[in-house]
Amino acid sequence: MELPYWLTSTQEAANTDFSRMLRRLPRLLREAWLLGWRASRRTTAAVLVLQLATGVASAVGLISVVGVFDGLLQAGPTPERVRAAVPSLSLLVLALAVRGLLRSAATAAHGRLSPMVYETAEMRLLDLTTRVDLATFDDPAWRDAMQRARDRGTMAAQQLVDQGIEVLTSVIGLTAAAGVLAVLHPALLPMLVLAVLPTGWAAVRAARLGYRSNLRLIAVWRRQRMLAHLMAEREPAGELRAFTVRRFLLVEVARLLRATTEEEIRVADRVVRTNVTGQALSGLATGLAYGMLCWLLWTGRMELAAAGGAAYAINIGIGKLSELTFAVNRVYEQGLYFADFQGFTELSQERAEPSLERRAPERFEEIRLDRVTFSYPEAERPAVADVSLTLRRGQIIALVGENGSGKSTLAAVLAGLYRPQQGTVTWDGTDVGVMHPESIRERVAVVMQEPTRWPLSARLNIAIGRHDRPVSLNQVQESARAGDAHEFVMELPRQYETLLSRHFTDGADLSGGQWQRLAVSRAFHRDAPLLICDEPTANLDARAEHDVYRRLRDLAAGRTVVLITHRMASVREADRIYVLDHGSVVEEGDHQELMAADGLYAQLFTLQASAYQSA
Ligand SMILES: Nc1ncnc2c1ncn2[C@@H]1O[C@H](COP(=O)(O)OP(=O)(O)OP(=O)(O)O)[C@@H](O)[C@H]1O
Repeated sequence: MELPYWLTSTQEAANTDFSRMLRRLPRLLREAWLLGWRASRRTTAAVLVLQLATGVASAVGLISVVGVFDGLLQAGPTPERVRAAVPSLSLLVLALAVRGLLRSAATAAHGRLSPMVYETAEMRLLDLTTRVDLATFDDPAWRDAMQRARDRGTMAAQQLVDQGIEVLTSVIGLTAAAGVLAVLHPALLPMLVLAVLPTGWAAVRAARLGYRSNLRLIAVWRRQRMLAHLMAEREPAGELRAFTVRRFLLVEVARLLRATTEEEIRVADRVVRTNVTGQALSGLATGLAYGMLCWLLWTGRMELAAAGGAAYAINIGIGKLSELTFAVNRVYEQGLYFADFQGFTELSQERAEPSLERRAPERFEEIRLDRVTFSYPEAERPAVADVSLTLRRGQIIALVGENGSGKSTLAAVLAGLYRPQQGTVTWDGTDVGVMHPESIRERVAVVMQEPTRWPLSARLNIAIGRHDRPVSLNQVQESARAGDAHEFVMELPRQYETLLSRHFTDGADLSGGQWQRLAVSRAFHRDAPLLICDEPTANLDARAEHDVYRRLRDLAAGRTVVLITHRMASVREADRIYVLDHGSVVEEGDHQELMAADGLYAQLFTLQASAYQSA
């Protein structure tokens, strides 16, 4: 099935090669165990010791079985043979009992460790995803990596720890079986290996096929989940029906699901074929091992007692080797996914914002942008190009321009959300590049174009603006009044304690304008020296808009306000207006100057004013 380019652009992982993976495994295992260690040292140590002890008890059991055979198949009267077998038999019973106990204890410890590893890995992932700079979120390669790490990587950390233990225990068991065989007849040893190699090969190949297929499908899954989300969520439900796009979306999802199904069927077929080949070859080699044992007996090269022990050791050895190949294969498979997790954590660490000592000043007199250029990843041209502007304390600065002219991007640079690739942003003469980015953002309050609808209570939706400070309900109410939200919040079923999410019982939802008023209240509550409002009134009715601007002007007394709006009437009173076009400032001045200049601003203003007059 043909898929669009953006669904197939995910790069194949460079490292599915088995030998390469084997070389990386020790490091991956170590990293996975480190996660366990970080989660709980005691439990990790307990799991390790108990599993090792279980392996040793199994080995003792195996050796004592050979002793039992040896005793029973000796020449001589039966009672004597039984007597000769008794010590080994007792040891066997003891070993089995101890092994049973150890295994239970190991399972219990393991049961505790596994979720702890998962928890640690998940927390690490979330810590990193919230630590990277905002621009990283616009990089599709990083998002793919994040998706892979989220989908399977965290689980893989847990599984890798589990399978690492399996590898250890089967190695101990195998060493015991191989040791016994080597003592009984060295020629039997290679037979043992031969019997398991094909299954091992098949298992590794199957794992690689699965991983590669996952890699190919990752973008398709992401897209499909996105569409499924659109079809199952409340917010788009109205538009989906209004535009009757149901069928269109269903066809699109069906197309993606078909691509996934076809790929999975294709892989399943190849995996089955691989496994059948592996098992057939292993069966053949096992037959050869037993054939060789018969030949050794037949030609008198081996005693019957030894042959009995050897047959048992071969049986156990093949079992252990199969366990080992299975465990190594699982380690390999999970290693591939865990490598995604590791890769993602490394990538995110590289993209993490610098942790600088110097903090932004509490207040500023002047913020200056000097020839600032910012481009989004993979964009052909900059969203903000060579922009210089100055904001002074107490000023209201307006950014105007047509859609896509770069206003929001410029605001994000001012808010410290994006770092420009060229040019400088200075606060009272100090380059913000040398200050801790979070300390800049602490001094900024932003009303986003699409404010986040936090699934929290109305009170927290406002208080989250300064969640680090304890606040009284009175203070929250004051901010709500400033943002014109108090009245409607008081009409909610539980007033300030009403949960604002329809996804939970008794949760309430708000209108677009009410959400926007909450966002404005949140920004007021933040009480920062720089307030950036990206179309704060787009959803507000005329009275609310008038009130918000009046308050903004009051607020600007000791602060600086950057205002982005398409409502030209609201811009008139700004101290300075910058007009953007294709990312560049094409005009600047106050309203009178810009009207006199008769450029883009005058055009936009006259257009809107005449629309109102003729209405
Ligand atoms: N996250 C992003 N990743 C890539 N390109 C982006 C991103 N956001 C915006 N752009 C591009 O950057 C340019 C400027 O966008 P921006 O949102 O800053 O414009 P704007 O003036 O705020 O527009 P509007 O008036 O529609 O809000 C546009 O060409 C847009 O396509």
